[in-house]
Amino acid sequence: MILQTDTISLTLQGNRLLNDIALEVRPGEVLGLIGPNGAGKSTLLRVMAGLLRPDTGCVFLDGRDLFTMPPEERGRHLAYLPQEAPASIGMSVRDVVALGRLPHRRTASAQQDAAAVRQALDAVGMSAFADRSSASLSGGERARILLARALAVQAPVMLADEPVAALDPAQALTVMNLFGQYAAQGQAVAVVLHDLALAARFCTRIAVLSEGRLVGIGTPAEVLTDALFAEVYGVAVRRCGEVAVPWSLVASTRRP
Ligand SMILES: Nc1ncnc2c1ncn2[C@@H]1O[C@H](COP(=O)(O)OP(=O)(O)OP(=O)(O)O)[C@@H](O)[C@H]1O
Repeated sequence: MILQTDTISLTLQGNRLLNDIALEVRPGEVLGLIGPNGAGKSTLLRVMAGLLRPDTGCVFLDGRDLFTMPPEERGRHLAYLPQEAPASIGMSVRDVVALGRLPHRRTASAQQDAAAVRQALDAVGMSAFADRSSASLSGGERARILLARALAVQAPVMLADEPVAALDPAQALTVMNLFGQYAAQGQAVAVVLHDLALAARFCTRIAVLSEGRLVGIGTPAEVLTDALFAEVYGVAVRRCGEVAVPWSLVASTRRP
């Protein structure tokens, strides 16, 4: 399935958070969403997930308006992994992951649900934690369980908001590899990342947001230029091999 935003704009409490953003997430690709803190990445992802309605513009899933689709159907097509989720007090890890099956409650058997939860836990290496209380997890473990919940949806489109922010390098690689495999199976993935080395390594294309606007989109090589680091992030980089390492702040009119 292809997910498209058609020049969407959104103002909340007098703040223009998104400004005429048109992009698409295609089957088989991992689209990275990058940009400084407060650029609008999470807001955009929530609009793409159908959780926030834009003031103008539409979001289309295979040409259908996302906001006229029955919520359960939308939930089967789109898996959304939030940046943060409230602790699920009293729920086991398995039960938290099973929440991902809610959109399927009228369409899937108990066996299909159980198999999807098992596979998702296995994919994130958390099967041994299935009976643990979700409240007892470390930050990184909780992040992997949230990812498992999103994987359990088995949706053709995955929208993930900073899924590796709490993870060590090995876990981060594992998760990004999972998204790569997901895309290789023909699913469409959009992922918000601050780690630009991971974005360069795993994203097919990268979209750059700054102050609510889409200021660049293309392959990692096209987008992750020294000019981008200076103009969008206000940092100068040094190149260590192929990796750009943020090195120093540059004078900018945009940053405080
Ligand atoms: N409900 C709201 N009302 C008003 N402003 C909001 C609301 N939600 C978010 N914002 C503001 O919108 C801007 C974009 O927020 P958003 O969370 O989308 O940024 P982000 O790019 O994901 O940032 P980060 O990298 O820090 O997670 C921020 O300045 C934020 O304070």
